[in-house]
Amino acid sequence: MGCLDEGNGDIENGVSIGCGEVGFEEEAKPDIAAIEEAVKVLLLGLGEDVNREGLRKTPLRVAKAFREGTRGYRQKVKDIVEGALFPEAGLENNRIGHAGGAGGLVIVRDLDLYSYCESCLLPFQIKCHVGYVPSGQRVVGLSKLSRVADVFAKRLQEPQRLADEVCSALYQGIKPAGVALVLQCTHIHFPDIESIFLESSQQAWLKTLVLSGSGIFDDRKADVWSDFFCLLKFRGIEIEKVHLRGSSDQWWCPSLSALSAKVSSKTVPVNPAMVTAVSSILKSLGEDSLRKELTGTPGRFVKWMMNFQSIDMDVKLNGSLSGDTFDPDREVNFKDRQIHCELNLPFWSQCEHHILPFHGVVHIGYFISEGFDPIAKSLVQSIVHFYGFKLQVQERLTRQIAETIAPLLLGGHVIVVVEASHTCMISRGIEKFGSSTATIAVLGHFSTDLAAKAMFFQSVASATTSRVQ
Ligand SMILES: Nc1nc2c(ncn2[C@@H]2O[C@H](COP(=O)(O)OP(=O)(O)OP(=O)(O)O)[C@@H](O)[C@H]2O)c(=O)[nH]1
Ligand SMILES: [Zn+2]
Repeated sequence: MGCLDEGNGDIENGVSIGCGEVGFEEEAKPDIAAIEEAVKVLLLGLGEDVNREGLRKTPLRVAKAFREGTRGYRQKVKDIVEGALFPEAGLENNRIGHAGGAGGLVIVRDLDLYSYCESCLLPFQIKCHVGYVPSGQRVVGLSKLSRVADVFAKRLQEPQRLADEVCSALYQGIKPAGVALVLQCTHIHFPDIESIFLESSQQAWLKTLVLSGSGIFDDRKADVWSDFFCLLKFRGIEIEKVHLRGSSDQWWCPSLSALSAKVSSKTVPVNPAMVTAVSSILKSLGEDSLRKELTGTPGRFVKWMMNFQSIDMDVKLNGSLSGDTFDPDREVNFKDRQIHCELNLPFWSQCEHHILPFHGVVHIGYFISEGFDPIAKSLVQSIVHFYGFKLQVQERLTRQIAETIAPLLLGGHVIVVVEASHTCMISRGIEKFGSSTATIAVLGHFSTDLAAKAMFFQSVASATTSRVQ
C-alpha cells in the first residue's frame, strides 16, 4: 500500500476506517502481535531485559503507537468530505469580484499534525496551512480540511509527497477552483554518538517548507498565491524569508545526509535480526517494504536505536570520573557560598515506554568555594549524554545526573533541572502539541537552603528567556 489511489481520480484509498482503535478490531490483532514480537527483538538487540518493569508493556505500546500513527491507510477521504459540502451563494454574476461560494479564498492556518518519516521511522512535526477557492456555490466544513490532511499525515511520509497527496485529495473531493498547501515540517536531528562529545552544539531540529497547488494554484506565480501568502503573514509566517525546499536539498531527513552516511560507515554493522524485525513491522502496518523509498529504512531505524545501547560510553565516562573526585570530608563554606551553574546542556534520550525520542536541556547548579575550580563543562556534558543515550524516563535521567555529579563536589550538594519535549506526548496518544516536561532533583543543602535554590532558578530563568527555541 502506501501510495494513494486518490491521485488517479479514486478518492477511496482502499480499506475501511478503523475508528478509535483503542481496543483493536479482531482483524488487527495478528498484526499487533507481530509488531510486539518484532519490538522484543529490537529490545534484545539493545541488550535490554524485556521483562524489566519499565519495558514489560513497551512492545504493546510501540505496536499501538505505530498502528495509530499509520491509521491513515485505513481511512477514506470520501467518507470525510461527503456530506460536509454545503451551499453558500456567491456573488451575482453581474457583480465584479469574488466572495462566498464563488471564488473567495478560504484558508485554515496553523494545523498541528504529526507524521512518520518514511526514511527513518521517527515522527516529524507539521504546521499545515491549507486553502482553497470554492466553486459551484458550495463550501466545505472547515474541520474537514484538517481531517483530510490528517489522513495523509498518518502514513509513512515525506513532506513534498504529503503536501501533494493532501492537495490532490482535496481537489478531487471538494471540486473547487483550486487548492493550496503550505507545510512547515520539523524533524528531530539524529545525534551522532561519536562526535557529540566533541561537538555539543548540534542543531536539534531540521526544518523544511514545501508548497503544493492544484487548479488555479497550479501556477506558482498566480495572484491567488500572493493572497494566500498575505493571509499567512498575518500569523507571522513570512514565506519569502523561509528557505523553500529546492531540488538540491534532496535529503530532509538527517538519516539520509552525507554526514550521517559517513558516520555510520565507521560504526559497527547493524544487527541483521533487528533489521528483519523492522521490515516485518513495515509489513504488519500494511506497507510495501520493497517500495523504493523504504528500502533502507529498517537499517536506518536500527542505527538510530543503537545510539541508545551506549556500552562504549560506560568506559569513557568511568575513565573521566575517577580522576576528578574531591575529598568527601571537606565541606562548603556556606557563609560566602557561590553557586556555579551549567545551563542549557543539550541531551537526547529515548522514552522507554514508546521507544520515541525525548530531547531537551539540563541545568545544573552546585556550590563552589574559593580555591576550587568548577567541574569541567565537558565532563558535565559527558555525564548528561551518558545518561541520555539510554532507554529512559525523565525522572530517572534527572536523578542519575544528580547522583553522578554529587560525589564530584564538596559535600555533594547539587540541584538538577531537566526540561524536555516528549515525542510520545506530542506525536501520538494525547497529542499535547507544545507541551514540555520539567523535572528537578535536589541533593544536600539545596533541599533546605531556599535562597540558594532561588538563586539557581533565577539563573535558569535568565538563560531560558534568552534561549533560542
Ligand atoms: N513519568 C514518566 N512518564 C512517561 C515518560 N515518558 C513517557 N511517559 C508516560 O508513560 C505512560 C505510559 O502509559 P500507558 O498507559 O502504559 O501507555 P499508553 O497507553 O501508550 O499511554 P498514553 O500515552 O496515555 O496513550 C504515558 O502516560 C506516557 O506519557 C517519562 O519520562 N516519565
Ligand atoms: Zn527521518
